[in-house]
Amino acid sequence: MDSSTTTFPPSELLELWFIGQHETSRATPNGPSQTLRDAQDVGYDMLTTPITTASFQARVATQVEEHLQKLSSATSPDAVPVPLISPFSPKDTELTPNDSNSALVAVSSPWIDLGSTDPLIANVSLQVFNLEIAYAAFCGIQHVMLHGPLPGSNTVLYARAVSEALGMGPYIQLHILLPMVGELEQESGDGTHLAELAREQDVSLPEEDDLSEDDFSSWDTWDTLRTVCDYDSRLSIALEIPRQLPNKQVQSRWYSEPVRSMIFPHTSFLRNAKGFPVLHKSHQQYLTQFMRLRQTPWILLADVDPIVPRTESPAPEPTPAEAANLVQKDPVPHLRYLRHLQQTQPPRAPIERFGQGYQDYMQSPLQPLSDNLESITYEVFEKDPIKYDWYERAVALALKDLSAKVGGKREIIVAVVGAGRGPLVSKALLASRSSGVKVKCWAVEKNQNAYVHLQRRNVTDRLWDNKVTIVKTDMRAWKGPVVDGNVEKVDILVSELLGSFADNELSPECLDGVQHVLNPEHGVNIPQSYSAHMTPISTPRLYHDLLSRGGTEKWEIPYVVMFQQFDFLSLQHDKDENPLADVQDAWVFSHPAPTVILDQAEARRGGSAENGGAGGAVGGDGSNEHNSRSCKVKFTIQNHGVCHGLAGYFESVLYASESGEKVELSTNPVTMEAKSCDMISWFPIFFPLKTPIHLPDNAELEVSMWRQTDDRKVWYEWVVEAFVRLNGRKQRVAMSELHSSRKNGCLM
Ligand SMILES: C[S@@+](CC[C@H](N)C(=O)[O-])C[C@H]1O[C@@H](n2cnc3c(N)ncnc32)[C@H](O)[C@@H]1O
Repeated sequence: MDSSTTTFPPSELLELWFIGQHETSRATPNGPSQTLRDAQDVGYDMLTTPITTASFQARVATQVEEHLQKLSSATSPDAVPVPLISPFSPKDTELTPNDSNSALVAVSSPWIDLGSTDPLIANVSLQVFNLEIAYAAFCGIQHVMLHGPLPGSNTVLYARAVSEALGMGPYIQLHILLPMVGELEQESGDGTHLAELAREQDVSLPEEDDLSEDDFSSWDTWDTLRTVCDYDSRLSIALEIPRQLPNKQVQSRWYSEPVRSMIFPHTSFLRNAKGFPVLHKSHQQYLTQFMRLRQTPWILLADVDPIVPRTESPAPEPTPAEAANLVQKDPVPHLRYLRHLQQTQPPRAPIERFGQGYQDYMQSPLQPLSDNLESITYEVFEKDPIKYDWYERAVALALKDLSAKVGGKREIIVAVVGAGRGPLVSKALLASRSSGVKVKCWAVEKNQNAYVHLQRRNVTDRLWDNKVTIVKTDMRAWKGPVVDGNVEKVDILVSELLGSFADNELSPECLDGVQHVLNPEHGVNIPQSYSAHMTPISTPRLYHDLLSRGGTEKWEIPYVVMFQQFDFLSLQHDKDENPLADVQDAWVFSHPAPTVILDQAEARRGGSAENGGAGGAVGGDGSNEHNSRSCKVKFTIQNHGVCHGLAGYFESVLYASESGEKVELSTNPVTMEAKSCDMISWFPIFFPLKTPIHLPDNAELEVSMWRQTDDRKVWYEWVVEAFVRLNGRKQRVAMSELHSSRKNGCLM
């Protein structure tokens, strides 16, 4: 069990939506602070404001035009110095240092072209941009929004400028304004755009191949930017939401990225029957998804309901007719609508409520074998609404099958090994009651603190009625149940030693060690089997999180994490053609293990086995080598993307009855709904990659993974390779290093 190594999940947080207003051509005649107050008066939380004025724009354009004229009459272009943009004068900017600036997003001039292929335009744009960033930082502005590179411009050049700006203002966060697909829907603003002044010979026409833009082109731009800026946490996205949302794959790709604000231009709204602005259902759902993130993006309403400045002198008393009209006319219907959406958000699923605060938070997996869990940790597990009921169903089925085999009169011996605080003991007793099959119950636990709890419960819990035998021991050292002075065999061995990747809490090693107590003829393990599964994912957020941590060990550890802001890279489709992750099988463990296998393992201990005395492949005698596993699995990557690691899941057959009924658990996103919907005990596991792998469209990804053991501990190793098919030949385009958690292995 693995969902939490800490204490209680934090209580449900109040959903806070920060909603602001953005105008592509905002004028702030009374200064941005006053416009902000006007906006706050009508219910906005924040506002965007330009850093410079229209007069500054005109000054720069004139300077460039004059320079171009000089060039045209010059004998040599080298003889004309580049135009230098002088520092701002008060008429160039309305921004001033102010306490309220924290509620402002300053907008860098949309009329510059940092990635221009004309060196003159790129140079002047960079001067303007640097002046703006420096001045915004001086004024105490923390957030600057910047239009993404123009189509056809040099994205790397643009990214270079952005990277420099991040170095200039250590407290400034840059939000790059990007469309989800294609081009921005909002207006580009008035006045001369510097791109218009680019010289023909320097404007490179896109090559034939570049014209085939796809739905991921805007995301590609972002990917270049953040790669050049080395995943800087101060670089994020201001994502414009178009009237028509792109396909689900594009939606989920943006969802996995650091979207700091979602911009809804007026074109993204529809009108309802009463003429009020509303968002389409698909937009509402997409917004809800984002507003469930741990760090919710801001919402910016663009070019809707202009902010009307408050007049200094009070307006004359309105006539009754005017007053009625005023009441009816809402000055901010778009904002009102979003507040309504905020108040009517659908309830969260159980796993979301349970995991609130833990989304995308990487934890080291539990090691219940080598560590003793706290009561509070057990208490969190015990809240699972599914797991325990499924165990009860499984035990009931097994009891019926066994009682048919051994005859109805005999009491069935049930042992819960690793009993914790005893919830599975209760479930076994309830299963006995519901199936009418009598049981004798043992609870085995090595945690001495939980042992006290079990003893007390035996006396106080009416269901237990002092009839459960509590044994404090490591299950591997247990001799078995003693009945009337004789050591008997167990009929049903119930355990829950599963980790996020099935076997990562050493269930196989523990269950092998206790198998000698199980009846060799008909003894049943619950669970009967468990398997590990995986799929490649893109998770810039977790990658960035690891990047910001010290040391290099961090890349060699699998983490338990409730994924939220991520994207599946390999997809299949369900019967309704909805995209679904392609999650593949790694390996499986079944219990009881064949006796010959355990006998051979025992014989290898101490290097004594004939023909096997050479020891284990990766150290030790090889006495646990039967529990090593390996796999090589292949995935197809439909849409290009970046692989940051592998998401791991598990499935388990608790019991498959003789009548064909199966009780199963699953965290695999493909099967969990059918097998154990709403189960919350386990979060998935994440195997990170130190170097993200860029994957082209239709790439083939191959994952090699090992479960290794040297008789003292167990660890995982993983390698990822990417291939493309060129002229029918498979060619490798990228490969990760061999990752290994050997230094952080699970102690046996
Ligand atoms: C994940 S907890 C499950 C507890 C409880 N059965 C439940 O489902 O809530 C696993 C329990 O197994 C115990 N455990 C792990 N390895 C053990 C071993 N080798 N012998 C005895 N107990 C063990 C741990 O101390 C822990 O209480």
